[in-house]
Amino acid sequence: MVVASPSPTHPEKVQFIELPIIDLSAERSKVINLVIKACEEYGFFEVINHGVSHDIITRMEEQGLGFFAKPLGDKQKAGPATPFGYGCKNIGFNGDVGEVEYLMLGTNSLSIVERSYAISNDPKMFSSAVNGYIEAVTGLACEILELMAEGLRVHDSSVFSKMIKGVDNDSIFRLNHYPPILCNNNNNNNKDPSFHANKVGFGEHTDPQILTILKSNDVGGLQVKSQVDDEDHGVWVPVPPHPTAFCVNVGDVLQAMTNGRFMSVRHRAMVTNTSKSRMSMAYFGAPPLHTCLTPPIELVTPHKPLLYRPFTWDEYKKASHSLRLGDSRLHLFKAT
Ligand SMILES: C=C1C[C@]23C[C@@]1(O)CC[C@H]2[C@@]12CC[C@H](O)[C@@](C)(C(=O)O1)[C@H]2[C@@H]3C(=O)O
Ligand SMILES: O=C(O)CCC(=O)C(=O)O
Ligand SMILES: [Fe+2]
Repeated sequence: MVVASPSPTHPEKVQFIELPIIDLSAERSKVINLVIKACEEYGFFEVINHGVSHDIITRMEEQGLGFFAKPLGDKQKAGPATPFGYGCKNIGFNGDVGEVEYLMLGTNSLSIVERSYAISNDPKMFSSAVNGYIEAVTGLACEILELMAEGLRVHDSSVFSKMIKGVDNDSIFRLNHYPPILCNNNNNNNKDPSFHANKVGFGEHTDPQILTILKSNDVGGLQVKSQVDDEDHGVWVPVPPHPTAFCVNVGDVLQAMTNGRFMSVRHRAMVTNTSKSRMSMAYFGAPPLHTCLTPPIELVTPHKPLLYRPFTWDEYKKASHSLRLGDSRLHLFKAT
C-alpha cells in the first residue's frame, strides 16, 4: 500500500473512536447531559433529528456543487475571499495552503442577495437557497447553545444564543470543495489498486467563533483531535460521513465563555478520495464585533478562577487573522 502521509517522518496516530451522535428529538434532560459531556470530552458532536429539512439542505448542496462546477474564470467573478468571495488553495492571509477551493459569504440576507449576481447564473435561486439554509442553521445553533447554557446551570439560558441572534452578528458561511486526488503516474505507478491517497485539504486548526454547524456530502475527510486516548499528543479521529447529521464544533469563544469547561476542538479535513469530491457547508456563529466576551458569573468561582481576560470579538478576530491556521490563539488572552 502506498501512503502519501502529510508528514512521512512523523506518522500521526489515527484511531477509530465512536464520536457522539446526539438525537435532538430525545428527552430534553438526556439531550442536555449528552451535549455537556461531548463538549467537555471532545468539543465536538453530531446531531440527528435536528429539524432542518432535507429540502433546505439539498437545495443548498445543489447550488454549492453548481458553483464549484463552473470554470475557474467564472468562479473568480465572485471576487477574492478577502473576506468574502472565492478562494483556491490559499487559506487566510499568512501563507497557509491546502487542497481546497472555497466560497465565503457573510450571513446578512441582503448582502447575499446582492452578491449572488456575481456568483450564480440564477441569482434568485442561489440567494433563496443560501438564505433559507442560513436561517435554518442559525436556528439550530441557537437551540444547541440554549441546551448548553441550561446544562451549565446558567441563569440566563440565552446568554450564548443571543450573541448570534442579533442583526449585527458577525457570523459567516463557507462552502469548501475538495476535488479528488487524481492518480497519475507520479504518485501511483502502474495504477496500483491498493493506492491510498492522503493529502491535507484544510489543515489542523480550531474555529475562532462560538459554534460551527457543518454538513458535508457523502465523502469523508473530516478528522477531529481527541485527547481522550493519548493525553500528550492526541489522536486523529475520522468523522464518517452521515446522510443527515450536522457536525457541531465548539469554537474558541465558547471555550473562553465557559471559562474553559468546554474545549474548542482541533480538526482538519484530509483528501483521501480518488474519485469523488468532498463538499462541506460550514456556518460559523460569531458575536457582534464589540460584544464583551467573558463568562457568566455562575462559571467563575474561587475553585475555577477566570481563565481568560474579557475581550471583544473584534480583538480576537484581529489576533486570529495575524496568526497561522494551526496556531493556538486563546493563550494570548489568558488572565494574569
Ligand atoms: C489562517 C487563517 C484562516 C482563518 C483565519 C486564520 O488567520 C486563522 C483561522 C482560520 C479560520 C478557521 C475557521 C473558518 O474556516 C475561518 C473562516 C475562520 O473564521 O477562521 C478561517 C479563516 C479563513 O479562512 O480566513
Ligand atoms: O471541510 C471540512 O470538513 C472542514 C472545514 C473547516 O474546518 C472549516 O471550514 O473551518
Ligand atoms: Fe474549521
